[in-house]
Amino acid sequence: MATLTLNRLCKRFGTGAPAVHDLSLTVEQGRFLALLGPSGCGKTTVLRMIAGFEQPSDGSIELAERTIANAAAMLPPEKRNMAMVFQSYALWPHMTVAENIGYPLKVRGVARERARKKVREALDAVRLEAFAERRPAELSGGQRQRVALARCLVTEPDVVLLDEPLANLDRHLRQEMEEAFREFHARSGATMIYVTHDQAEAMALATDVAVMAEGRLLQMAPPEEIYARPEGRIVGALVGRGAILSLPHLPGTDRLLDWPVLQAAFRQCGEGLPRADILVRPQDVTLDREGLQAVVTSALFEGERYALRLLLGDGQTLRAFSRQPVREGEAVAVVIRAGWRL
Ligand SMILES: Nc1ncnc2c1ncn2[C@@H]1O[C@H](COP(=O)(O)OP(=O)(O)OP(=O)(O)O)[C@@H](O)[C@H]1O
Repeated sequence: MATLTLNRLCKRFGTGAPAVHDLSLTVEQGRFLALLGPSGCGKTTVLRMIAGFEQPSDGSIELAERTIANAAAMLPPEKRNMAMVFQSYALWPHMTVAENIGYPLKVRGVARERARKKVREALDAVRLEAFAERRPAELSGGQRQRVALARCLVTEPDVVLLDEPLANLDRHLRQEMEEAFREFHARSGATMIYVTHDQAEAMALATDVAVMAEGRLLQMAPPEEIYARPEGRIVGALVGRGAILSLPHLPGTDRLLDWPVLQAAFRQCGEGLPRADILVRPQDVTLDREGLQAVVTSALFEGERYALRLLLGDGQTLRAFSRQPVREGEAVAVVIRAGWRL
């Protein structure tokens, strides 16, 4: 089993804060890991160290229980049996689709008939059989990305590294390509590591999500788990899709807070108690006369519902959904059915 392990990995480029700091994680063979985090948090640097384009300043990278990189030595990229897919596709413009896909096999000296068969299989896997003789300039962005994926597939890599591969595509194409990535993952059985700053993309694709900020790993868990139990304000803000309230921390309470507990916390707001960050998702906020007073600051009609932004009496904001029409500036009352202490 080609388990990939990052062991207390660090990367310093110069005198500033390290780009990656003391990062440890394990990816089992065949998993699909999304590295999620804001711009500049070190995601690409982690990917480039795994690929072999950067050397760790400290710590080590192990693949199948063999150290492939540490501060003293590293295996060159071409010896790692990994493949990297870039945002820019990196296709050869003068080669046809089939030639692009077959190129890594040519470099490796694979016999022509065998290479041809593998190229055909890869074309089939990404549904581009009809485009084999075209050149990259004659393809759409999504098709080019599929060529880049197929070129990966022919080399049967243990690990596929993807650096924001959908960043240049429009929303419609992104969805289509998410399908293609899932299929590609299922077919190839390769371990995939996918860098993105888009939480919806990370959740939709990955079997595990690792959230990074300022060079550190904050939390790693399957999408459902990280959505249900985010750890801390940064992860909550990145994966939460909700509002974060600051409320008095009532001792002894669970992390999942219901309305009576939240109501009690609101009542004690003025008492100078230590505060906690509480993630509140819009689907847990309902308009209810018994609730807190709020003013609608924006109401966006989304077709099946209105997405509301609300201003509470103490100046904090909440998000909510409503099936009933609600106008900007309207006074409402809301009950928060559930909150999660970050
Ligand atoms: N070759 C380099 N030399 C110096 N600093 C670098 C180098 N590469 C990256 N950095 C710095 O390391 C930090 C992390 O960069 P990195 O590209 O890994 O972030 P990222 O999370 O991938 O960001 P983005 O989503 O914007 O691509 C940044 O502060 C960046 O400026």
